[in-house]
Amino acid sequence: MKLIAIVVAVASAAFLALSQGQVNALPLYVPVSGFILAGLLWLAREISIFLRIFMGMYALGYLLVAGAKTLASFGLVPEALEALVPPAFMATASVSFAALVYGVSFVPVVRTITNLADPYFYSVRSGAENFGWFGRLFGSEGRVAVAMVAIIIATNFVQVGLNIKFNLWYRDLFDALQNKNADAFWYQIWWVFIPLLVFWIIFQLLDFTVDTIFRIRWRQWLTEHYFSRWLDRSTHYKMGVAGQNADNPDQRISVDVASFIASTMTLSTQMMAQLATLVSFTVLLWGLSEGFTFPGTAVVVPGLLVWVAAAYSLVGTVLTHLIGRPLIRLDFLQEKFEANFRFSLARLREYGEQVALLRGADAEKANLRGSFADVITNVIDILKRRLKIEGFRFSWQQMSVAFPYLFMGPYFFLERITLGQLQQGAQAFNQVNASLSFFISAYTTLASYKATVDRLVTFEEAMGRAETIGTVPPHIERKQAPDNALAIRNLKIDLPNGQRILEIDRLDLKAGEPVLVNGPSGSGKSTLFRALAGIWPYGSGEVDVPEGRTVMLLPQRPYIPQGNLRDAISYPAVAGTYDDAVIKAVLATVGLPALIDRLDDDENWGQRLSGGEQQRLAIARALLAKPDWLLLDEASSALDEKSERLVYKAIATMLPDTTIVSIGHRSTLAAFHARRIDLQPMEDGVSRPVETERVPVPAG
Ligand SMILES: Nc1ncnc2c1ncn2[C@@H]1O[C@H](COP(=O)(O)OP(=O)(O)OP(=O)(O)O)[C@@H](O)[C@H]1O
Repeated sequence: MKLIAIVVAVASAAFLALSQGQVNALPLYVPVSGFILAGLLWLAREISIFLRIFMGMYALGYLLVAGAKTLASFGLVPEALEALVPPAFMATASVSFAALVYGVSFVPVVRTITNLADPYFYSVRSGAENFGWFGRLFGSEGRVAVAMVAIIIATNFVQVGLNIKFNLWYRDLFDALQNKNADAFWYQIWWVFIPLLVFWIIFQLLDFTVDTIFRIRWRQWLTEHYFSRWLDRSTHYKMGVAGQNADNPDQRISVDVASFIASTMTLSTQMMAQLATLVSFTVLLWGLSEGFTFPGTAVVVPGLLVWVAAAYSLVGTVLTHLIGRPLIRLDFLQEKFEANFRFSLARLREYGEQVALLRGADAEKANLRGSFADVITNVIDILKRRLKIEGFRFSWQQMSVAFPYLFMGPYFFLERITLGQLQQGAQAFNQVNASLSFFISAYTTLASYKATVDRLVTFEEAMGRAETIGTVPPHIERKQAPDNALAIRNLKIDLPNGQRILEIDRLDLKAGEPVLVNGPSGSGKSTLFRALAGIWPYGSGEVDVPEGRTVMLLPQRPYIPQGNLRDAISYPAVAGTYDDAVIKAVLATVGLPALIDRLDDDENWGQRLSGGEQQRLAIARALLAKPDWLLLDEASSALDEKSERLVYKAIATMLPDTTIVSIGHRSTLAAFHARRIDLQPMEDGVSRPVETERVPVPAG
């Protein structure tokens, strides 16, 4: 940005020095506004990168227009191209647009949006990875993104320029008609309209292609950014435990990201194009209004047509705003209700068997009916509101077609304007009105955009809060210790509401000494394991874990991901980590020989396997992963005693270097552990380890 600011300042000085004294000298306001632009660009060093791209493109626009005008003042622009040089005021208009962008960068809601949008433009991933030679040209993907937005903005500018040329074409075409000049008419068709049309198509296609590629890649990046952040450091788990106010993260990551990107691009580029259209056509319309008197009087009003268009749009905008305001809240609610309904259905699929066994269909139907009723009631509210807005919008827009003719018609009959000017005026009036009423037509988009932005912001905030849980003292500190031991010092475990449930002053678990943790239900055994595994964020004290050693925890209800059986067994290792022969041997060891030939089968294994089979599968994972420490939280509770014994024996034989720590209620488990720790709730409601006993490890 600094460089662009310096270039603009130097160029403006050059324009000033060079063009003065020429016959067609550049108006003084052009270099002066150039200096202002340089100042703005300098100030804008710290604003959002997304907005800086827009400012940069306005700076480029300024340099092109002012540069071309300076060349023209020396007579250096070939005659054929002279018609393409925009008027000098466009250079200054670019400066005012840049000022506007700089100004809006301070508006809170714009800041919120750019905070969501900016990270992609800083992506350091290699551009070549996704964009081939184009990416290699710019280095990082972030820079490719900047270039693509710049191209999109440039194509939009060209389209506005072409629009102006079309407007002039209207005037000349209709004047040729009024004068019954066939040569001029055909010239306008073949040599003006057709070339304009070709350019128009080329730029439309370019805009469409770059815009589409950009949106797809941005969505890929942002989606990945969100689900990585959500999953990293157990943030998704902490958000659930802490009850963070961010319902349906799945919807935020899938639907909201997509619509945020679509609307950000549509609204920002449209706004920019509308602004450029507005300024250019306002100037045109102002020029056309010369000599127009206020209807019914002899009073000349400068720029009368501009004022009429402005008044027309203003009334429309205010009324639309009043009618459409409730849509923002309704759109927000709609997203939420849809997501709740989808989630209920997905959950039902997951727990189909339990619901069928409990004959819960009626209860589920009532539940689904309830959440779907929310969806429908809100849809109806939205439709009612939309009907009002659309009804108004359609009538207002349709009226705007005839309105300029109604207004300008009398001037034509008084022969103050030609037919071409009437046509040009009507077209310019509609362009000005369309730009001014951009807010009117974009109202529904803006409303749902605001809802989307809110949902992403609350999601980011919830993730931010969850990321800090358990990181500020007092918290459970997890230290890496050189000894191969798990040590607990002054550990206090709390619930999210601050209630203390467990206290352990000192506990040392040594390698090679299997430990059984007992205690009544609810005494905090699982929560202790969560703290040992480093995912429980509430409490204080210290947990020392052996440096460079692996700790694996098997919960009572194993998680079985979607996909084939091989992937389910290898989890959390990536598919292909283990040889099929090894997997098959392990399956036989844990008592699942029937699954040996089904490694490629893609089924819903979480529902297909019995509770005991799922636990065996989880133990098979541990046998494959060979952790240094294995924490078994009632991980074999669904097995019969004999199978449980076999499984424990298999662990002891196949993982001789692994230390196991188990939670279990069965007395038979004691035989596989050298030490027992009882967590007992005390009178103050806090559990403490009251009794530890050592027993000789049984052979075999
Ligand atoms: N995320 C949570 N939010 C609030 N309370 C929780 C949460 N997780 C656990 N608790 C509470 O903490 C207490 C201890 O739970 P924990 O699961 O550790 O007990 P446990 O000793 O393993 O029980 P069981 O033997 O029945 O499995 C319980 O009262 C439980 O309701």
